[in-house]
Amino acid sequence: MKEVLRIHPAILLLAPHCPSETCTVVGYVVPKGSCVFINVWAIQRDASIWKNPTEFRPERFLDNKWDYSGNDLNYFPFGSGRRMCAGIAMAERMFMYSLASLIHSFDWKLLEGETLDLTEKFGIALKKKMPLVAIPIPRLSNPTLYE
Ligand code: HEM
Repeated sequence: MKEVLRIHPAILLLAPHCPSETCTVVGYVVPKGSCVFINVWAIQRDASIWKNPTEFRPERFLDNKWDYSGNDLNYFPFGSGRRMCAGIAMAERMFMYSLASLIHSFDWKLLEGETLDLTEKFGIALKKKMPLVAIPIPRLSNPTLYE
C-alpha cells in the first residue's frame, strides 16, 4: 500500500491550501491568500530522495523509515499538518482488507494477449488511463464460501 501510494498517489496535488499569513518557504515568499498546490506526485518520485523512483519496489518500505504521519515531507500521500487526511486509519484498513480478500479468494489473469498498462491519467484524483480488465478465477475449495 505504501509503495502504491508513493508511485501513484491518489490525490496527486493534495487539497489546495491557503496561507493565512505571508510566509517564506525555502527562500520563496508565499503571499497570504495564495492558492497553494503541493505536487506530492513529483516529490515522491524525486530521484535525489528515492532510488530508482519509477520502479515499483515495495521492499523499500521494509525498514519502516516512511509512514503516513505527514512528518516527513518526502513521503506524505495523505497530506501533512492540520488539514491532513482524517481517514487514514479507515483507508488503510479498507485498502488492505479489500486487496487481501481479492487475492485470497481469486487468482487473477489478464485477457489473452493483453499486457498491464500502468499509464496514468492526471486529474483531481489520479486514475489509470486504460481501465484494468482482469479475470478472476475462483481458488477457494468450497463454492459456498463465495455466497
Ligand atoms: C487511500 C485513501 C485516501 C487517500 C490517499 C486520502 C488522501 C487525502 C489527502 C491527500 C487529503 C488532503 C490533505 C492535505 O491537503 O494536506 C485528504 C483529506 C481528507 N480526507 Fe482523505 N484520503 C483517503 C481516504 C479517506 C477516507 C477513507 C476518509 C474518511 C473516512 C478520508 C477523509 C478525509 C477528510 C475528512 C479530509 C479533509 C481533512 C481536512 O481538510 O481537515 N480520506 N485525504
